[in-house]
Amino acid sequence: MTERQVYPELTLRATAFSCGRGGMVLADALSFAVTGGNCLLLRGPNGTGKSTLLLTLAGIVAPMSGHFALEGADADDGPHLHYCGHRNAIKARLSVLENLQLWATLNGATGITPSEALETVGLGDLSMLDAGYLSAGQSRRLALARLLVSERPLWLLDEPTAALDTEGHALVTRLIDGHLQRGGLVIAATHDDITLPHPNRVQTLTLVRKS
Ligand SMILES: Nc1ncnc2c1ncn2[C@@H]1O[C@H](COP(=O)(O)OP(=O)(O)OP(=O)(O)O)[C@@H](O)[C@H]1O
Repeated sequence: MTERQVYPELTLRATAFSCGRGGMVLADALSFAVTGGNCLLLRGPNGTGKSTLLLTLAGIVAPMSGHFALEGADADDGPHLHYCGHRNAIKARLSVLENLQLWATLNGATGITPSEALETVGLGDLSMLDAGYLSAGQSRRLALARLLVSERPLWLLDEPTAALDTEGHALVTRLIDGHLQRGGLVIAATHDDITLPHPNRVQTLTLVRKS
């Protein structure tokens, strides 16, 4: 199915950009550009800074030098990104549906409905369950459903396939591909193979261990 473009023309551009933790440079002098409809996969061994790079692009960690910007974005449109980290940010005492309703309220109910999002990620039958009872893979699916209830053009995904089964991997591929078809941008750190239907829309940035 071809989706319609819903986002304006955007480019995430990083120039001579370095990031790190605790005063230690992890990724140095990076320059890259990701335009709408395209995906950047971050690869590299454990501890090379993939999560740190995502946290920096999310505005949670300050860059060490250089700069990056989402060109074409209108500040009046509000936040432009979703950050989906290692932790699923789930409220255990709320139901699965209430978790998504909460996020739709906080981030804006601009996407599909929480019920539709749960169906999409395969959790439709569990919507009334306390989210604390979800399995690891089900929790990951709930975290991914958050991407769908609020439209934001830039998705920053840290190990989106973590804990997911084979069908879950296919789900991540579908979600990313659908987002790209709508003109969105995706930057994803992964140790898994994420094979998108349009390889020409995928760039890879491999981080290396500093000696
Ligand atoms: N707050 C911190 N202070 C100091 N060092 C930190 C801090 N947070 C992370 N680090 C270190 O930064 C390095 C990079 O961590 P990061 O999580 O970005 O790597 P990664 O490439 O995502 O790894 P993985 O593949 O294991 O997920 C690691 O050596 C880690 O110990």
